[in-house]
Amino acid sequence: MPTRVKICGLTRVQDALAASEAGADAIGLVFYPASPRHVGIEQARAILAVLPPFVTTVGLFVNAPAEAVRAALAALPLDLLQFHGEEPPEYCRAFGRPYLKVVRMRPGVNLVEWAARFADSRGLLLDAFVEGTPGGTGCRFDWSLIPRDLPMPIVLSGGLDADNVGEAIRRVRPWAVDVSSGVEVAKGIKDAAKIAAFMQGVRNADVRPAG
Ligand SMILES: O=C(O)c1ccccc1N[C@@H]1O[C@H](COP(=O)(O)O)[C@@H](O)[C@H]1O
Repeated sequence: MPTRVKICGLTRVQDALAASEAGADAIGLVFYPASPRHVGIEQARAILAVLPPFVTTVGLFVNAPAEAVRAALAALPLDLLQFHGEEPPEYCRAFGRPYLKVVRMRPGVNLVEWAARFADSRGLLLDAFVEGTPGGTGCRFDWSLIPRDLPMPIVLSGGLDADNVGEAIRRVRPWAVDVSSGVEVAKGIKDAAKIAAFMQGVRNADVRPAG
């Protein structure tokens, strides 16, 4: 199976075009007001409007009031929700949409328990735990914390870039990889060449998997 790719934290129409032209499977929009990559509804609408068919659109929220999630869903064609905070399962499933639950990885995290607790999620997105910052940090975590036999798709995230994504795929064998900082020239400003290099790194790993 080819490794799916999500490019997250887009704030500009041209970056959505660069991601889709490079072959990204999904793009993510950050609806977390404290993020430098935060987008409002109108900005999000403009970005989503240029996407071709079959690119999954993901809305990222961090401990958001339910009303804010509902407002985004009512206004925008979002395919999938990404909950990047401490949202409990009942909250995540209350919107009646497919969702990914984020686990911020550090020693002691039990992913088997997370998978059981969020059994109706479409997968677990694994990001690095950084005190005081919920995500988009550009930090990696120790991939050996991920067990091999989890019962749901894993989206690997946290400090990925064109140079390390091949090793990440060969070691973890995730369903998908997710990148934000690693394809940027500044926070929220993506770079078409970095996106293309990241996609190439994924494709190279897919054709030369570890033995
Ligand atoms: O991008 C942000 O600013 C952000 C804010 C709050 C929660 C998550 C955020 N980003 C997501 O974090 C992961 C890892 O990002 P990175 O590649 O390490 O920069 C990814 O899903 C981002 O979209």
